[in-house]
Amino acid sequence: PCMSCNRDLKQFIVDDAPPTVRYVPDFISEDEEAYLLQQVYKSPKTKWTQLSGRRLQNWGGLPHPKGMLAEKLPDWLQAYCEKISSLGAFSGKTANHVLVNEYKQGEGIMPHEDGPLYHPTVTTISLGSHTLLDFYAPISSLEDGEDDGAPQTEENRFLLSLLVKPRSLLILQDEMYQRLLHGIRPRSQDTLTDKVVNLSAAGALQGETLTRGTRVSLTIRHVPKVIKTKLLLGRK
Ligand SMILES: O=C(O)CCC(=O)C(=O)O
Ligand SMILES: [Fe+2]
Repeated sequence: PCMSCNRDLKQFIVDDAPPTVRYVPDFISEDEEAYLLQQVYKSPKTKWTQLSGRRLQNWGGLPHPKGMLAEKLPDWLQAYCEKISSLGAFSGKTANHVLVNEYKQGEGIMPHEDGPLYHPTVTTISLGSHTLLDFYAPISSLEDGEDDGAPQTEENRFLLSLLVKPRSLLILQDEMYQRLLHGIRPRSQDTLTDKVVNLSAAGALQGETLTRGTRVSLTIRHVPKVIKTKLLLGRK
């Protein structure tokens, strides 16, 4: 059963984070999780791109400043794009792009911004394992005079973490999407500190240590600027 359907997304707002984080626990069932993992792993080997510290499947086309040459999503991803979009996450538009990331235990992703090619909302379904998603202030976000001359290390730009459990849906918008950077530290275990701002929503306790397994995430977004194949090729 879908916990969030027919419910207002407002109740899922994480109050202790900058605007705007929504965390929906058990957005999908264990059966749906197993089904999605099965679909991810039965995709052709050639769909995977190996990166340092993770591997990746790109679905829907490659976002580009001039527009994305849209590719039809497979039905199993289209269904979840529609389900999430129907909650209003993309202001009435339907998500058309999905990144599948696979992190083995101990792997992660460097702090980064997702950039301007997407509608400023990122939604993530997590499968298989929890992780901690870490957020960082942008480099030199200090106001004039606030800079004490100390070098801006990753450590002192770190602001907070979100605990994302398997089967959860995370929706990031506004400052959390537009201004802050996000990343995942390459760790095998996470000890939950007071910097994890959604502990109660995620059903966890401060001081707990969680061991990571292999996590597969579906990063579901809307790319507004799309090129239609036939126009690009100049066909009639
Ligand atoms: O795995 C995640 O939840 C984050 C993935 C991510 O940040 C990205 O692909 O841009
Ligand atoms: Fe990202």
